[in-house]
Amino acid sequence: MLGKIGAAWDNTGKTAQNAGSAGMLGFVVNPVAGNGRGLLVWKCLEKELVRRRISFRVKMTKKPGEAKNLVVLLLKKEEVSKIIAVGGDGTVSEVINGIEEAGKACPFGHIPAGSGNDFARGHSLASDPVVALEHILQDRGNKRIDLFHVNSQIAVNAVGAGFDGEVAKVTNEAGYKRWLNRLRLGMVAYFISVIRVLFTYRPCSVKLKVDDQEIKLDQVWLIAVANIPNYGGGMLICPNAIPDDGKAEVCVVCNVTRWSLLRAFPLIYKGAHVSHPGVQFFQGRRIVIEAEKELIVHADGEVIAATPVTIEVAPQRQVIYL
Ligand SMILES: Nc1ncnc2c1ncn2[C@@H]1O[C@H](COP(=O)(O)OP(=O)(O)OP(=O)(O)O)[C@@H](O)[C@H]1O
Repeated sequence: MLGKIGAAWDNTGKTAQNAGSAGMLGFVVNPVAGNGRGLLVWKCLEKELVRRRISFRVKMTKKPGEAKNLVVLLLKKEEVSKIIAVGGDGTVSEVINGIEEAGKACPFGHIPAGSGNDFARGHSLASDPVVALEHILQDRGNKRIDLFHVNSQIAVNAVGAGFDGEVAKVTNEAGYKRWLNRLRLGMVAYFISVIRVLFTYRPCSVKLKVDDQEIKLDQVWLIAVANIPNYGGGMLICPNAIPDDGKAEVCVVCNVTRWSLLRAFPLIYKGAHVSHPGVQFFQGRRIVIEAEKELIVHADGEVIAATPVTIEVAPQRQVIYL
């Protein structure tokens, strides 16, 4: 029976007694996020929830891509009133895709436990798990954020095509990602991939449509479409991106030599690339990217497609706790 006294369990079948007066919280935990930090953070949260007799349901992911289906289960089969993702940006993205898939509006909370945590940085969420939980419980601040529809899925933070998609692919396939993450050096893994791709990537011509504007671009390295400034675990690719303005911020890097791109790369960590002559920005609600060759496209760091691709802003689509 749910309500005041409820039994909480994870998908390994364990149960724990809890009680609480607020609505039922539904947690989706990625135990391997942040190289095991996900599980440690959850243990700490679980203790706090039990101590305060708060009703909850929890589902642990056992494999990549599972979070989405677990959210659908929580929303369709349980009486959860808030969905909370414990993990990194991959988990945030999968969980919000799950809320969309379930077709039931539900406010979203996030307790950061990943390696990059761009979503948490972009929305200035508390990094301490218990403080972040407290903010969600108190419901004292929330906002509606835009989401991006890209093909049949949702992107929460950003979509990237070209150099960027290639870097996402190389990083996700790389053996060094795992052991560098273990040393809490996820950014180094990303940087190694950037250097590797930098020496092999061939820029090409792109036709970019931003709402009614059609822009022809030559020698394009990358196109990043962002909802928040934070990107790739520490970069500020679109420093002026605002997550609730109904618009996507587009950053294009083109007409630069390999050498000049390499020299300019560190600027992106402070958002100082904005005045570089090879960088342009656009803003719009519907972005279409067509290229002379197929460019790899990532959504929130996961490779999802190749060009041509259309990104449409769903304005203020999701309520998030701050
Ligand atoms: N039990 C599991 N075993 C292996 N992979 C998993 C498991 N559960 C989830 N995953 C996958 O782990 C990947 C990484 O998760 P997540 O993004 O949350 O953490 P992170 O990569 O450490 O953090 P960030 O994205 O913020 O850098 C996701 O693609 C997710 O699908």
